[in-house]
Amino acid sequence: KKHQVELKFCEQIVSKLFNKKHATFAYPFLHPVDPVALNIPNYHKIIKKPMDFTTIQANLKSSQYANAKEFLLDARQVFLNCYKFNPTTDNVYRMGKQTEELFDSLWKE
Ligand SMILES: Cc1ccc(Nc2c(-c3ccc(O)cc3)nc3c(C)cccn23)cc1
Repeated sequence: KKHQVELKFCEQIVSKLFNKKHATFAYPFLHPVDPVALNIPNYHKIIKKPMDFTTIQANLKSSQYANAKEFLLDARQVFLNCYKFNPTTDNVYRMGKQTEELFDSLWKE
């Protein structure tokens, strides 16, 4: 029961990330990275565990996470992938930081 309540909170956080008002910086993390569309054929050589918030949302809806901790691991993976792949000078790196900040504020809310 306790896990159901905390996982409901997780679902609410993820749906807030999809809110239009955050779209300008959150969009690269809302859907699976498409290496063909982005012309980054080496992506899956560098990133061994691709993750995004559409996948996380689907995992939540299909009860793939036993608890919030497991959810948090996948959410952190989105940002780790971003910082591993994108150069610190790249816009998307900065967008990752902005999205992570938003995520942390929603998590601590
Ligand atoms: C040549 C090049 C360089 C950087 C990127 N990064 C990037 C990423 C990305 C997101 C998460 C992630 O773990 C890795 C990459 N998403 C984008 C988008 C949506 C538009 C433009 C660039 N984007 C794309 C192409």
